Amino acid sequence: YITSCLTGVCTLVLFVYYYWWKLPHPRYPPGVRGIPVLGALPFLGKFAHKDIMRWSREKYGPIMSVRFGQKDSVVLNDYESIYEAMVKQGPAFRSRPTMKLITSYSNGYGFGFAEGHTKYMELRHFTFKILRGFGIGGRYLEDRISDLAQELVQDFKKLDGKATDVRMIVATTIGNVIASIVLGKKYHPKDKDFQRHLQLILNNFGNEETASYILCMMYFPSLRHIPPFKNAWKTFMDEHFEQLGFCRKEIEEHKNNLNVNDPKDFVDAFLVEMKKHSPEGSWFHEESLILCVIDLFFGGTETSTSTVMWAMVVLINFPQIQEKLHKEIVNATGALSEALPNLDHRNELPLFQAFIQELYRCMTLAPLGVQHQTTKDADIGGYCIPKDTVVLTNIHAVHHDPKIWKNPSEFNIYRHIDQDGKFIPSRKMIPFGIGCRSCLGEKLARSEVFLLLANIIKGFDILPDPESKELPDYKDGINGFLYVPYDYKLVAKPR
Ligand code: HEM
Repeated sequence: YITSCLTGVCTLVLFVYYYWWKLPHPRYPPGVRGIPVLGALPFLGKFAHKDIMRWSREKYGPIMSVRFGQKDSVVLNDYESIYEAMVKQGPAFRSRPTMKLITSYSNGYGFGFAEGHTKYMELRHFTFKILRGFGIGGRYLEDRISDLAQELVQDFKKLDGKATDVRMIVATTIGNVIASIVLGKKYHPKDKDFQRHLQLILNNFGNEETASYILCMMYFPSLRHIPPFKNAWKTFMDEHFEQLGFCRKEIEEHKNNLNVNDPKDFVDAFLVEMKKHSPEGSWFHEESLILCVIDLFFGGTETSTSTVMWAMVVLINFPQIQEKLHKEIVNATGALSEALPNLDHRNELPLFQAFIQELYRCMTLAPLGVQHQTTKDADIGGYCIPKDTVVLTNIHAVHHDPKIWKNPSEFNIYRHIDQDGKFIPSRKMIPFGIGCRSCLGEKLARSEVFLLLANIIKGFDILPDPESKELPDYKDGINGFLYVPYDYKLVAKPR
């Protein structure tokens, strides 16, 4: 009896050792393994990126491992290691892990969570080219954004100085920028289907409770069978299938009206491209297209909306900065309200450019980026990261690295201004990621944020809600998949 007990205990110990303590490779990066089943999760607070940054600085170095649940992951915590992995060794780091939560509605298609195989890279390359052809970062697109910025200014005027939560107003403008590029149309702000579509996009990650359930189920998909996760899972799926329906309807209309010699938007261009490929040999087929459309809306709406919402939180908290930015924009573009700021004014707006760069730095929107996965064994910094390892980029840590930024937690636009008053762009600012899977919408987002904010700051004094006892918090926000500000109201007083 004793012998069989001992054998049982030994087997159990060996089993635990094998699954728990054995490193994936003898040269695997050191780090936090936490406790069985949950891994390091119980040791992570609301801001996981800050905890990991602290561990990496105090003990493990920039390339460290963290076990999330039962999954071994590597987190890169400085610019050098991220550059080495994502740019220099890009092909080895270009895949994404498969997540049941996502594949249950996407079948693996779309941009953000697709594996990094050749068919996907071909689609990514095509999208970059098409989006540029339709003017991303160029004049044509700038005109569309400027028109929408003017509408936003009119919407702000209609508020008549009343304290309002403007998130949906900003999201409608930004959603319409995506709609004009992807679907070649602009929706009426009161269009019920469009409002519902936007609301669903903003719902997923903007609500703290939903965000925490979704994050848990990313690591523990089995939780979906247990309440309250079961309900959150069902809502998440129902809402995504509803989105699929919205996009399918738009694509049907495009199919009926397609002129192959004159593609007018992303969907048209994709439909034309589909004719050149077999559905089996490529990702150019209808199911893939629907998911691409959804991902462009998802990737492009909440991100830019939240950046503009963060900017206004900062303007309210720092009225002196707001005044300086207003003066600089008026000096560069002329006092008349009809004289619109445009992208060519950039060089004359060093403080405004510094403000935006500081915003991207302090309020890093995707603090841990989007998960990557290795496609083969890779070597960085003397460590081995085996094939199929999940790799995260701690963008927050790069943006708060004291070796690059003095007093990194302080919001200070002057750190980006040189002695001659000129703006200093920094390649160590990586809010959109870098390399093989960097943001497809970077140029679009940069143009949007610049033009919308320049128009707002030129036309309005952004003030706090007089009824609220506290100013909206610029040092704390909702941290789900994205880091976004808490809901707040503001007064937009016309200048
Ligand atoms: C301020 C706004 C934005 C920020 C901060 C942002 C940030 C990011 C980041 C950090 C990534 C992951 C990079 C990586 O994995 O290495 C990403 C990916 C992506 N973004 Fe953005 N983004 C923004 C706006 C946009 C816009 C406007 C669009 C759409 C037009 C967009 C579409 C995408 C797509 C499709 C991907 C996935 C690319 C891939 O996996 O190949 N994003 N973004």
